[in-house]
Amino acid sequence: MSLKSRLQQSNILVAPGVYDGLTASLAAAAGFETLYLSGAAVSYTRLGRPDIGLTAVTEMADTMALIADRTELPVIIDADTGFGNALNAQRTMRLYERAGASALQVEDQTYPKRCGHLADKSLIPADEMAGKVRAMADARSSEDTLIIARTDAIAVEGFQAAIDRADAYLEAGADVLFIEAPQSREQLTEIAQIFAPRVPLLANMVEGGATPITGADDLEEQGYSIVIFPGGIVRAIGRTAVEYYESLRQNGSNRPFADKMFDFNGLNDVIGTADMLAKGVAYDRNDS
Ligand SMILES: C[C@](O)(C(=O)O)[C@H](CC(=O)O)C(=O)O
Repeated sequence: MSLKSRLQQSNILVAPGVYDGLTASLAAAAGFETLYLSGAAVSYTRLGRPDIGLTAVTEMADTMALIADRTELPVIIDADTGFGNALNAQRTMRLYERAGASALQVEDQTYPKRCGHLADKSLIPADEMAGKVRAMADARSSEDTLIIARTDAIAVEGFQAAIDRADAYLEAGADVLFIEAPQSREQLTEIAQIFAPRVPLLANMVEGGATPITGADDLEEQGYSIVIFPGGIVRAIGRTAVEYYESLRQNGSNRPFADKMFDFNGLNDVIGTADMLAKGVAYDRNDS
């Protein structure tokens, strides 16, 4: 089912963060319907760097293509600022669409951007961002490719400015609104009261970020249509990696960590090695 059709349903869509073929396939196997290709997660993992606009559009598009090769699930992809002005955003739309994205999330920060939960963000004028949304809509090859307009205004210009900006982006043709980093439950609720009757709304749950962690059921009741958990997988894997390397360095052996990790067969099971090898053999014999 396309993401656009899925958003017609009233139950909330929970989209976990992924950043490569492995995380995409594991999230798909866990039963999620849609994935969120997080710019933060790509920066954390491929670059080993913070989410401050260092990642290139081509690195994101390559990652999108790898994920589309590994799973058929719809993917919402982080387009950051569109990687420049309206013309850059159009190119981003074309590259991401060709790589297999179902929805692009674009935000109104200046370039280079920073994670919505970091301090000292700055914004482009609302009109310029509205133009960027229109430019992306003009560049898409399919109306099924959704534009998720994000405003980072709460921390910069205040709550009311964020509402006004979101209104302008909706007017410009956004399919989904994402008001980044509400600072309280009251703000989360007010956003839903204002926008949920008119447009699908996305909520972002960042462990330790500016927004109180709220579960999917609760957000659904408030009227949200999508909730993303973008960088959580890197925080989970990152912590395990720290413990694994520490244990290996201290012990000079992988045995002490063995019960906290897959062994050779365990990992092959989750990535489907046996099935894939069997398919290859069948093709070799030409009896598939
Ligand atoms: C949604 C987000 O843009 C992302 O890159 O995934 C980040 C999330 C994060 O940094 O954990 C954000 O700016 O909220």
